Amino acid sequence: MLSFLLIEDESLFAKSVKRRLEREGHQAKIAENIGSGKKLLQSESPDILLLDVRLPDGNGLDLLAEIRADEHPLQSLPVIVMTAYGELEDAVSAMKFGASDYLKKPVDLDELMLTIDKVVSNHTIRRQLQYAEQRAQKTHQPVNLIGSSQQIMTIREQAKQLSELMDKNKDTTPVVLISGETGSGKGVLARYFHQISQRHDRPFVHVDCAALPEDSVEAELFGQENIALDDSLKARPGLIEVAEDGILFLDEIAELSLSTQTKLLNVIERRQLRRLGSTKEIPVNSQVIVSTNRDLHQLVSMGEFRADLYFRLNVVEIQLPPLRERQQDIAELAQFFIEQFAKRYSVEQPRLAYDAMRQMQQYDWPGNIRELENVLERAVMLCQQSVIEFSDLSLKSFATSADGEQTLSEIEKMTMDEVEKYLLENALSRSSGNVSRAARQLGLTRMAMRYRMEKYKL
Ligand SMILES: Nc1ncnc2c1ncn2[C@@H]1O[C@H](COP(=O)(O)OP(=O)(O)OP(=O)(O)O)[C@@H](O)[C@H]1O
Repeated sequence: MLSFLLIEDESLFAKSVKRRLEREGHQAKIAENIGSGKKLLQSESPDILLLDVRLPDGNGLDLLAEIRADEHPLQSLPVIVMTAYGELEDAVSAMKFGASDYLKKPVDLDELMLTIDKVVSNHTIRRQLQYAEQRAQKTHQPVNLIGSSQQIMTIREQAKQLSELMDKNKDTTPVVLISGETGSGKGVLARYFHQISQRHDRPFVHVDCAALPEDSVEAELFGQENIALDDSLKARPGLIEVAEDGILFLDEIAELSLSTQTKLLNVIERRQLRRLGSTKEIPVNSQVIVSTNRDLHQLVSMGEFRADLYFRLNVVEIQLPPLRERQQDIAELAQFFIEQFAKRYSVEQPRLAYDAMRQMQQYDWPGNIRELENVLERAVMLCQQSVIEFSDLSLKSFATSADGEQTLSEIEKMTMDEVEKYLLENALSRSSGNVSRAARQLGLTRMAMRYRMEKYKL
């Protein structure tokens, strides 16, 4: 759910936008002029501003310019400007002043929803990037790669060896491929590399390839030059460039289209990139780490992943084993999460009952460490008398869970719709609400996933 502020004086139109947004599950407030809009901006802190240009007490573009000014607290607020029909100049000015997008009036509400989707995903990427940059600067926040199973000790050793090699041969080191099931800790391992490498004071840029907006993947990755004559599309660096000589972590690499894979291979091989619309070569000095939870070899045979890129990535592969194959780590991880959540929610640190621990060891953890983390967060909040019992854990997998037979028989009594809803909820909970990730787990496209989520009002 997002909160919107609509600054618009045509009250019928404003109300119809508000109704549509609310029907989509969002909240919306209306201001009829700039003065009251400014007050609501302050008191409501909306996620997105929908801004008309011609308003009774002034021009919406002046407000936009004010918001985008340096040090304005709402400087990065996504703003969609609605310009009057035929006023091309307004549209151009809106983009110049830093609007996230613009729509011409009369506004088609379906188009408005599509524009909002686009703006939200672009904004999320920028925020991810800012977050990655901030995180990169906070060198004092260590990554905890918990686990003392033989598998994790070997992986730590391999990471150390590789990292030393990378530090010595900055221009020639191959890409590191981290493979493993969803939630098994690929992102954590990538950050661990950053932490132990000499590049630790350079950026760590985490790019979730599945979350890149489909229509601007390449601009996001490779950047773009000023390609519009009217200056409406500003030049900007891509995420690869932002990683400079730090670490570029391309998460879920298999989600890139074949044509983007071709361009990426080119960048990796030549260690040079060209922004879209530019002929200038920019050197790429970052260490590239990629991850996948798919079988790349199989994807190559199905024609969904480029063989040449696969061979490039296949040189140094680290496979993270699923949690069920390193049961020795469960107790240590559980302790770590319980401590962390007890601190976060300011509750007395609970202990794990023997039976709960035993069932956790037997459980198959399809969502791996992320699922363990989610299960324990809930248990820490809801357990009684500082003891986490088995019943506090709500372990959901039915295929091989301890009471699998009973759960299966429950499923047999469900309708198709109920089973579908159950699977969607389960996948969303395992992926902590990340729709792209949940879609991948279920073998659905994001579009198909969204359609089903709407169908079941999830
Ligand atoms: N060894 C570990 N020690 C502590 N926490 C871990 C460890 N591995 C994973 N986690 C935690 O588990 C969660 C999932 O980890 P992460 O995002 O790295 O998994 P992933 O394999 O990259 O998942 P996905 O494929 O879905 O992107 C994170 O919250 C992370 O902090």
